[in-house]
Amino acid sequence: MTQKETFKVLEVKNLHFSYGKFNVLEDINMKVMPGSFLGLVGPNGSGKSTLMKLMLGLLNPDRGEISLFGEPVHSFKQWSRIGFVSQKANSFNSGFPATVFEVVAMGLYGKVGLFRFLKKHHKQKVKEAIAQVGMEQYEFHNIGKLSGGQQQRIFIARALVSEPDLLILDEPTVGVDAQSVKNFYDMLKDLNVRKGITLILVTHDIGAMSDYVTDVACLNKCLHFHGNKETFEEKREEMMTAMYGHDVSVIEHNHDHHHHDHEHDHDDLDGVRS
Ligand SMILES: Nc1ncnc2c1ncn2[C@@H]1O[C@H](COP(=O)(O)OP(=O)(O)OP(=O)(O)O)[C@@H](O)[C@H]1O
Repeated sequence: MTQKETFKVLEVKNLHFSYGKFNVLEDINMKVMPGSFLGLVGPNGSGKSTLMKLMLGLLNPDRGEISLFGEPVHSFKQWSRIGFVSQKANSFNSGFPATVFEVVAMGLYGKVGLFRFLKKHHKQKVKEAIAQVGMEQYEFHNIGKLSGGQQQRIFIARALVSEPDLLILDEPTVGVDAQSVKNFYDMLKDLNVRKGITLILVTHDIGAMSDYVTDVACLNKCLHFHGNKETFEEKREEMMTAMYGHDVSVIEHNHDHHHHDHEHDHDDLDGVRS
């Protein structure tokens, strides 16, 4: 590990991005330090997913630089250090024929190939990852029979099995009920504090996440705010007005997700970059 790597997990400098002529991100500057828990918030269409794709090297910036663990993203190769859970993760339908254990083991494919050839210590890693998200008793349950919140935990476990240093979560609580959301955030906080995993949580649900994060970035094409949670709390009203307009109650966004609930596509099996 180099000096640089211990310094910043992610750095974004003067980043600009557009889809054709449509400007989506303007002059974004961001730093994510090891052990931090960043909430990246912004309204629908503010560019959150686009920024995430840029961070993961899935899109190329028009201008600017992105580095992961001190390495420019275009030459970065240690993808097992990064776990990614997308918003479509909780979309297995009830007939999907895989157990919790099998789904989590998929997180090791990049390392070991087919899970039926998993060695004992790999099986142990799968079990540990399942335990980390508090789902031990569901190991041999069918994934499709679990609730949205439980499925989402399993996807986190799948991302954790390769022991990432950075975990990026895109709207992980879409379609999850309020109590489960709280439990879910408690679990994330625990991973952050006890395991030292750096977290980036992308959400438009600013209300629930702000109790848990250490840092906040508010995005709406440009970054309206990027700093620690305490400073964010002081400027909260101002930020909300700048990003969402005067009449919008932030709480309302919590319950605005139902249109996502019925997606049943399974393409997210490829969602973790290996
Ligand atoms: N492939 C694409 N081609 C053209 N425009 C796109 C494409 N993907 C997204 N956009 C547009 O770019 C803008 C930013 O989209 P993006 O998905 O990054 O926002 P977001 O903050 O993640 O939104 P949401 O919270 O709704 O997921 C939106 O106006 C969107 O319509």
